[in-house]
Formats: sequence, structure tokens, C-alpha cells
Amino acid sequence: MALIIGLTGSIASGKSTVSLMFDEFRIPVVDADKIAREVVYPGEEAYNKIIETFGTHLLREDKTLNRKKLGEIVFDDQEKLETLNQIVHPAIRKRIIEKRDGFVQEGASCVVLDIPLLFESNLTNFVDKTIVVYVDENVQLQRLMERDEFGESEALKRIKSQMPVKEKAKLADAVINNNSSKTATFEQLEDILRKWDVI
Ligand SMILES: CC(C)(COP(=O)(O)OP(=O)(O)OC[C@H]1O[C@@H](n2cnc3c(N)ncnc32)[C@H](O)[C@@H]1O)[C@@H](O)C(=O)NCCC(=O)NCCS
Ligand SMILES: Nc1ncnc2c1ncn2[C@@H]1O[C@H](COP(=O)(O)OP(=O)(O)OP(=O)(O)O)[C@@H](O)[C@H]1O
Repeated sequence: MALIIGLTGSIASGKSTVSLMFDEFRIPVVDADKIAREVVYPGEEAYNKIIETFGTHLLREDKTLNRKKLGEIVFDDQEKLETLNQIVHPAIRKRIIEKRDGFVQEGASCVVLDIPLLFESNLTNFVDKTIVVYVDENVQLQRLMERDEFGESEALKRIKSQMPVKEKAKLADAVINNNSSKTATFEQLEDILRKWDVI
């Protein structure tokens, strides 16, 4: 039986960074953020519902969704974020499961599901073990502002829309502290996978 690992953390805590490290061990990763982009391609059911609900001003000239604009709207209004979640999450969940099962059928002995909202959306029943990528809030804020070129208030709104990463760490089977170097992070991941007999 394949071991399914749920990888989570808070925004900009380093999930994608850790996610890439699984390549080294040839462990496949299902990326929920990538799927979230796929389910809103023009013509998809979720795309149509978003336009119906939030309006055509969210479209770029080429009819694709202006994600930056949508992000500014929903991360400023909890109710609107909830509405967006209700539209997109069913389709995201369905595709996560399809991709997970696809890798298992191909013979993978371990599959990682990289899901930012693993705990908030109660998706832990999709996985056997959980890893939280942890950073202190000041490091998180700094990295988020640098990566996405957000001002402090914009970055804080996004951080506050999720369960604090400290709380997530308490719920995890294993925690990776990503405050220092990427090498130190890689070593922690290696230790966890060794302990779980994955490598
Ligand atoms: C609001 C949107 C359009 C903004 O797009 P943008 O390209 O700026 O951000 P991106 O999708 O790359 O997400 C960046 C990070 O924001 C955080 N985030 C995204 N969606 C949410 C959400 N609904 N609630 C809390 N945090 C979120 C995650 O940590 C994610 O890794 C987009 O995030 C979205 O469609 N969100 C709803 C889907 C969702 O819940 N995605 C999370 C994976 S399940
Ligand atoms: N150990 C580290 N040292 C320095 N910079 C790091 C480290 N880990 C991650 N970063 C940087 O911090 C930023 C956030 O990391 P990453 O994109 O992996 O976070 P994430 O949790 O996947 O974010 P999101 O929730 O938005 O998808 C990136 O610019 C990344 O290069």
C-alpha cells in the first residue's frame, strides 16, 4: 500500500520549496495550487461560476481570469473568500483524488499531496501522514512580501486568512522548521522520510 503524505504550512512558509525536494527521492507530488489554476481555465465550470458571481471585470483581454484582481477582492473580504472557496474547492478536491489515485495505480509507493488548506478544509482523511513546513511569522511576512511584491498590509491579510502556522504545527505528524537555510530544510525532510521508511 502506498503511503500518502499531506504537505502543508501557511502562505510562503516554504511548501513549494519542500515540494521540489521530493524530486530528489523520485516521489511524485500533487500540487493543489496548480490544480486550483487548472480548474479556472476558460470554459471550466468553476470559471463560469466565478464570472457569474464576481463579474466580467475580472477577465483579462484574452478571457483568462485576472487572479491578482480576484486575490485583492477575496483576501479583503472573508465572505467573498468563502464564496470563492465554495465554487472552486469541490473541483479541486476531485482532481487531487484523481491525480493521487493515478500515481498509486502507476505503482508509486509514496505520493505527496501539497495542499495549503489541508487542515482548514478538513482534508486529512485524504492522507496517512502530515508534514507542516513551519516558519516564524516575521520570516514568513518578509518572504511573502519579497516573493509577491506585496506591501505589509496586503501580505498580512493573506497570512490571516489561514490557520496560524503555529497551530498547524501542533496538528502535524512531523514539522520541518524552514527558518534557516534550504540545506537545513532538506536534511530535516530526509530524516523524516527515513524515519517513516520511505527512503
Ligand atoms: C484568490 C486566488 C485567485 C489568488 O491567486 P494567486 O495566483 O494570487 O495566488 P495562488 O493561487 O498562487 O495562491 C498563493 C497562496 O495563497 C494561499 N491561498 C490561496 N487560496 C486561498 C484560500 N482560499 N484561503 C486561504 N489561503 C489561500 C495559499 O497559501 C496559496 O499557496 C487563488 O489563490 C485562488 O483561486 N484561491 C482559491 C483556491 C484555493 O483555495 N487554493 C488553495 C489551494 S486548495
Ligand atoms: N529556507 C529558505 N531560505 C530562504 N528563502 C526561502 C527558504 N524557503 C523558502 N524560501 C523563499 O520563500 C518564498 C516562499 O517559499 P515557497 O514559495 O516555497 O512557499 P509556499 O509555502 O509554497 O507559498 P504559497 O503558500 O504561497 O504557495 C519563496 O520566495 C522561496 O524561494
